Amino acid sequence: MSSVGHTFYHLVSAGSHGDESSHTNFFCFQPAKMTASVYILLASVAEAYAITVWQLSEVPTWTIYLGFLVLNFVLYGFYNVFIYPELFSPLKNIPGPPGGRTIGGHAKAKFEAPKGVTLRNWIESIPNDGILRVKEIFRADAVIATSPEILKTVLVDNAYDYTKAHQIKRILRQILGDGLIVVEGDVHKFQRKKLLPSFGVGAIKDLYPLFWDKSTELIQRLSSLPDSRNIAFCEWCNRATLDIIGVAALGKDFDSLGNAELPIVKKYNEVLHPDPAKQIWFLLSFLFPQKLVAKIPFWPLPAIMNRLRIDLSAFAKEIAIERRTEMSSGVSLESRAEKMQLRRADVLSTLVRANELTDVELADQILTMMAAGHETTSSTLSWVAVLLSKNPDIQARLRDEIRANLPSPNDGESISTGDMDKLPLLNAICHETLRLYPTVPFSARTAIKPTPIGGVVLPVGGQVWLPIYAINRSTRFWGADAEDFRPDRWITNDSFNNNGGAKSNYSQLTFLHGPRSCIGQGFAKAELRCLVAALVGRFHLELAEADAKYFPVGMITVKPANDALLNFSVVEGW
Ligand code: HEM
Repeated sequence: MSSVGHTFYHLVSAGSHGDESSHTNFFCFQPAKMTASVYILLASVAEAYAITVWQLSEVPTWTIYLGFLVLNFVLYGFYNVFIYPELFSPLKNIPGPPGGRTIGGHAKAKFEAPKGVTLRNWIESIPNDGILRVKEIFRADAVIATSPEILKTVLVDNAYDYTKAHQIKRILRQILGDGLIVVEGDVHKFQRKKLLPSFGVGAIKDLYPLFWDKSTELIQRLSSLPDSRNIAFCEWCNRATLDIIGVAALGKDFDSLGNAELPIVKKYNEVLHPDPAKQIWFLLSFLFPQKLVAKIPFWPLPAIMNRLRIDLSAFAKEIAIERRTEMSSGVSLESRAEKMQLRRADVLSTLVRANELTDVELADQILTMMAAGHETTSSTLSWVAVLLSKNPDIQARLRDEIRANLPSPNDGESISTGDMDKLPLLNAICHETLRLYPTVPFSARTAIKPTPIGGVVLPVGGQVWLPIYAINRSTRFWGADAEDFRPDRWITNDSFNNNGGAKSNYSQLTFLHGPRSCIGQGFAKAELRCLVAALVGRFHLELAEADAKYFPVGMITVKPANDALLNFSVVEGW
């Protein structure tokens, strides 16, 4: 498809793949709900006309019309919120948690911190056959997927019968642009196909020298700090992972490890740092259109967030245009590639070379890769450090394993995927952390057509909640010690077992599954094991504050509160 054709397609399908809903969330004005609104308008005109023709009232016609309009909207809202869910919803016989009788339904459970505790209690305590009925805001239709079979139908078998929840996309778009995470349907299939080769096993293998270089730089910079106590580790994790994604995805070394004052680092910090004001902004943006939130008087945050969005988009567009110009400047790509090994393989260059995306579309992919590709792994790295600080015995065992098998970063030798595969405890610790602290603890899908699920048909607009954190910690899949940090569950006969002892893949939802699963999961795991190996090989880590201060915070992605304040001390001998 040509760029123009693709863009046109994108526009058209953005409408047709929109998040239509019929019964759901009456008060949220989306295109398909216009149908109901048009009926209401027509009915109001007809009723007003009848009254006027039959001369039943002397009030002016427009007043009668307005009166009927308001009345019909109120009746329709009342029907949707109070009558339909109890009497007509196809989900009415599915078991579900008590409550949900107010206009907020059960939606509060999605916003609690840490996300998933209530969902986990429901999943474990209410007998069900793979789905639980919950009520969304305005008591709209929703279910929680609770069994591997149902998760498979939603994430794999019928993946394209759903879109992501439109409220979440509205917020994600602010940070990620219209990249792979946000697009739907055929546009998604097209973009994913273009991006997949850059995330294959071979491509990741080639990135190990980069991962190790940046891991080495991280520990060197931490070693040279004048005071190695009370380090805000989250910030260091962000800088290391931003540098890695910069080179791997954009062929650009931001060198944020060397320069904390870099504008791009500051902008991402501002956008992604979880604080109470931002959580309120998130909640309001979830419930109301962005334009409305932007108009809240005496509150500068929406304007600041908008400014950051514009700046990040401009930055991404500049990179896209610069790369396209550079690659079409007449210099042979092959000779250029020979000179710049990594740039040849970076995601952006691959996309530019394919020549199927416009500059705006390229900029959207850049925004997506940069944000999705650094914040997520960064958060997991900080959780690994916190968990190992709380478990010094496991930390010491890991240090022994690393030192026995990997060259010291001082030696300047690089490492390979084969070196890392030999370290069962390292892999086990990374997987156990990803299980216990999934960076994205919750996601949801909206049905775009009537879709069978667990013996019922979910109507258009019905939501499926994907309780990532809750499933990852469910005793049903992980046994009585599901909530414990026990890396050894991932080791059998001294080898990494790849499943943590769980019977199904769907017991671990950290990257989700199917065609909309995380495209960067191989990348993230490889990067993580390099960073953890260098860090724990070199330092002894301990919490700088009381244990209770390290809890998950954040709205869409979560990280340790308190910026994961840690103390580092060099352990000599490696
Ligand atoms: C520990 C690290 C990571 C975690 C926990 C994570 C988690 C996830 C999850 C849960 C999704 C699905 C979201 C949904 O459907 O609601 C996702 C999608 C995605 N992730 Fe990741 N991610 C990580 C790292 C990365 C990295 C390193 C990259 C890029 C280099 C990346 C790029 C993406 C993209 C592009 C998608 C959208 C895929 C699609 O819809 O086809 N992620 N990620």
